[in-house]
Amino acid sequence: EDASTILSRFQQYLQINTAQPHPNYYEAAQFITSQANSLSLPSQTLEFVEGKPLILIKWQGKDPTLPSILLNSHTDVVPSEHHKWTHPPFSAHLDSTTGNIFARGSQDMKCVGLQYLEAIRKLKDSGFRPLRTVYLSFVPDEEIGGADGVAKFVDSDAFADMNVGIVLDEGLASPADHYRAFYGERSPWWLVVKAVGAPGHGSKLYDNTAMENLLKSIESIRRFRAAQFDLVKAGLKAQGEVISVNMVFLKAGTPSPSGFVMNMQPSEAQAGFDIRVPPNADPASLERRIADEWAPASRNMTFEFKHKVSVNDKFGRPAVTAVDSSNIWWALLEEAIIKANARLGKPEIFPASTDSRHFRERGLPAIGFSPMANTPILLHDHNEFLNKDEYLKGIDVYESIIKTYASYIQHPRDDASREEL
Ligand SMILES: CSCC[C@H](NC=O)C(=O)O
Ligand SMILES: [Zn+2]
Ligand SMILES: [Zn+2]
Repeated sequence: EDASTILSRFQQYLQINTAQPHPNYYEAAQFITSQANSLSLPSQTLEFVEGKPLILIKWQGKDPTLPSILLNSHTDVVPSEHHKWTHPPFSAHLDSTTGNIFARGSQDMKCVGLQYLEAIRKLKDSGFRPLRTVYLSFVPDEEIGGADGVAKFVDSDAFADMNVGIVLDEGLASPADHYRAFYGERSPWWLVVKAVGAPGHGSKLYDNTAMENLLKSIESIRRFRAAQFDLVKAGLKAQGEVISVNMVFLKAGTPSPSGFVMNMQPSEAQAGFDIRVPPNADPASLERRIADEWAPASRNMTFEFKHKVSVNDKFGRPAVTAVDSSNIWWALLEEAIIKANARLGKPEIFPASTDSRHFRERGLPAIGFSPMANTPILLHDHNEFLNKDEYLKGIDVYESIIKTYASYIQHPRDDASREEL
């Protein structure tokens, strides 16, 4: 098959508008199902929540009793500010000089979903038959936390029947010429701090205003943020290894027809923060810091979590996937990537959140990996793109990974140790 046929399938998928908050999931489902049909692979649509289909494709292995391989990708993408893009985000425009394909989802993560399918197409054409069963899941709602997607999937009978041994899911682009892989991720804590205080004339200096109370918190939070960021700037820690805190909204003031009343000090003020907590951090100490320094009751402050993911799995251990000799899937991934003439960097903590955490929380190993080297990190950014040659190279890499994973004959002892979980 020529490259343009392969690329046009990628472009077709990118052209389906699956942007939150109103993704066109059925069109995506139809497209994925048609791809499965063209590969003669059985697929089913699981609709745990109406309007949110999950497509499950199965490539039956010669020994279906062995734990299976799950290749996961999400079908939704984040919204775009269309007018700020050089090419419309659902045009999938291919720049003829650079070979860059511009689209929302080109990196995050429609590339990976279709690369899995293209790799299987090549493996099938070459006559390869998997020993282990390989599943592909195309899931909804990752961008909004996956509660109606992967979270329901992992709790289902269908999932239990799959006997999954290893999950591959999304990673990040790499500006360098090696790929990146992720064995854990930070937990999102979305915090709102609220201050109340005495209202009064805008001309009066007095203590305990809501604004002053909130600003003291913001100052304290910024000192903490700077200290964490300094560790990154000094090269001592990676982004995924520190606690990040970013202010994402500010809300206060007395509205007026022309904006805000300028001579009134409001009695309430609040600010929102996106906090990300690494798996090795001490959540109790951060909670104390929030209660004692960032929103102390003594300063008329309260706080509320809009969203708070536990740092630990259901066994109380940090939900990370082993990347040492105890996890054969890590060694096999490295091996398969080298076989494909590519390189993999040191395993990292994913700075944001993905569907992988739902698998890891249940004790399943999950590795975040998106084969995009020499590529600027543009997920959720304007002008998200992926170069066509990187995309095509990624297909070869998955061909190698799937072949290596699906051929692996697991030692029975490893099966036993997995069962203990
Ligand atoms: C709380 S679920 C949010 C999930 C989202 N994932 C990708 O960007 C994130 O903000 O990391
Ligand atoms: Zn993603
Ligand atoms: Zn995303």
